[in-house]
Amino acid sequence: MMFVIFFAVLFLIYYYLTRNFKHWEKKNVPFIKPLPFFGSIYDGVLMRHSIGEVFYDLYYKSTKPFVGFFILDKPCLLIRDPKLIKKILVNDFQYFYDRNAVNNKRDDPISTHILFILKNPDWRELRTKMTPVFTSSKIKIMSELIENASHEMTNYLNNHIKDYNSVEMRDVCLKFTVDVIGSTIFGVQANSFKDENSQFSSVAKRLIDWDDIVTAFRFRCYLLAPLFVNLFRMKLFPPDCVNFLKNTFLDIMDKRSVSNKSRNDLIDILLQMKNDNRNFIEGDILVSQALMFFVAGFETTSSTMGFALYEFARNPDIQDKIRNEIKDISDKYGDIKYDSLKEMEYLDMCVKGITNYGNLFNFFKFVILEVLRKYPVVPFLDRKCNTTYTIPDTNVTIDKDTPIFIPSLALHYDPQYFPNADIFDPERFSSNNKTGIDSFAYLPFGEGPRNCIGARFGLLTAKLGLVHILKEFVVSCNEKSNEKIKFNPKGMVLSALNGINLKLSKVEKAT
Ligand code: HEM
Repeated sequence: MMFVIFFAVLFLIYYYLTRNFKHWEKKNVPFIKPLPFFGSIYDGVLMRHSIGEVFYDLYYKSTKPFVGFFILDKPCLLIRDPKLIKKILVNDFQYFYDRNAVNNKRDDPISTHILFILKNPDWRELRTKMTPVFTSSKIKIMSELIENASHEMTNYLNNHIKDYNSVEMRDVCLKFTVDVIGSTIFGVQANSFKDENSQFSSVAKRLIDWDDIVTAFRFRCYLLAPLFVNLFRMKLFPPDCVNFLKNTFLDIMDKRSVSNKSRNDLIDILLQMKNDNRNFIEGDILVSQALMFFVAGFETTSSTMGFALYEFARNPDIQDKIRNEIKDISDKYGDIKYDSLKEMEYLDMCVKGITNYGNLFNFFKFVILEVLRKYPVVPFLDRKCNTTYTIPDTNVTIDKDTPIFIPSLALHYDPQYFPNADIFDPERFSSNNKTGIDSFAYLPFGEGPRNCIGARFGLLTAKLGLVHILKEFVVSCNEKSNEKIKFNPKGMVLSALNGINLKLSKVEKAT
């Protein structure tokens, strides 16, 4: 009898987990065959591949404009065709305004209000309120604080490195971006370089520690398996880290409002908005945004810097060319600051090739674009189909609530859009060549109304940080440098497994 019950239960579980597996077949949509329980993302569930690489693999299993697949038992759609991607992200955005991540109001109110997770109509209202935080004039004001953090970093590299043959640069970049975010968002000196046990640094590391199986599991569940989030009443971030950031932020906000001292950071901007009574947000929603800027800002930017340094080490000619460009700009205009970076981009856009100086600087811009092509730190985009949608020029309908994924990493390596994609070649983005690039096959910051709100701030931070490193140091490979970067299989974003270890030498010694 027990035997029969056991098999009956097993059959019911099997039936439940496979009940949707005919979904795409019924709709006549090509699909990747699923396995019970795992769906089509076997390597992702077992954490053998990062999620970005899982979508990369799925992309190359098809040649069609879109392909069905399954996350556990849930039917999802992977979009391969840039024209359709444009429709989803931009033209038909009204059908796809939300992401898939769980909105867990009951157990996790702070992460629910994070712009990244928030659902419409709350998302649209908050996005409108937060957009003024990142205007050019506000970023320019904050650039002074980024400059200060850059000096802390070079001071650390000059005076506190014991062995220049082996420096873990991802960690250095992480300290730098934590200092930047601490200073520009929270209005505090995070002191990551001065104090090895700085509380900000350790909180940052714990918030997104991809080596930690619990963190990896939590993030996967929030994005891929809402059932577990509700079942286990999960929170996205460790509560003690959230409390630390919340208390710090509110405390500084209170002190600042009575002292009237300004620091040109986010708190000043928010207080100004409050005084003007314009578009103001309060309470937990406010704290959520500070938390979001912290989380979204430090990891993405520091990883981009780390990947850039790795490519500079592997491509010494490119590194020399950038250093010459930096020297030319410094000789002509003094220290490189926001204005020189901004001015050059502006010159490039308005008057192509007006001076050698502009051309030279533009090279660095192409380099960063190429770094983001090879290493889109956020390696996929996701949206949810909010209302039944018919795919243009087909009779395929996507049901409401179907998760949609856009595999940026895979698109960035597709030879039809980027020939010789494994080669680091900034010239792809030069004025002569960039017209050939399909902008919906290149998505490091996403696209459309829900694109990255901090893109310019992140880019400025990464560029200033890299300029300061390259001005003083030559980076090169050492025996620990891998031929190719391996990504942490537990990561939700692209993160170099075991960091980025490089050799550093002082510029004057090398020339
Ligand atoms: C190099 C650095 C960065 C990269 C590569 C990056 C990339 C991305 C990508 C791909 C998205 C998804 C866009 C989409 O779905 O269309 C995103 C969203 C977002 N990013 Fe960034 N990001 C970076 C830096 C930052 C910084 C510095 C901040 C804030 C200080 C930030 C805040 C956000 C927020 C709030 C969203 C969600 C926007 C929304 O849903 O309305 N990011 N980012």
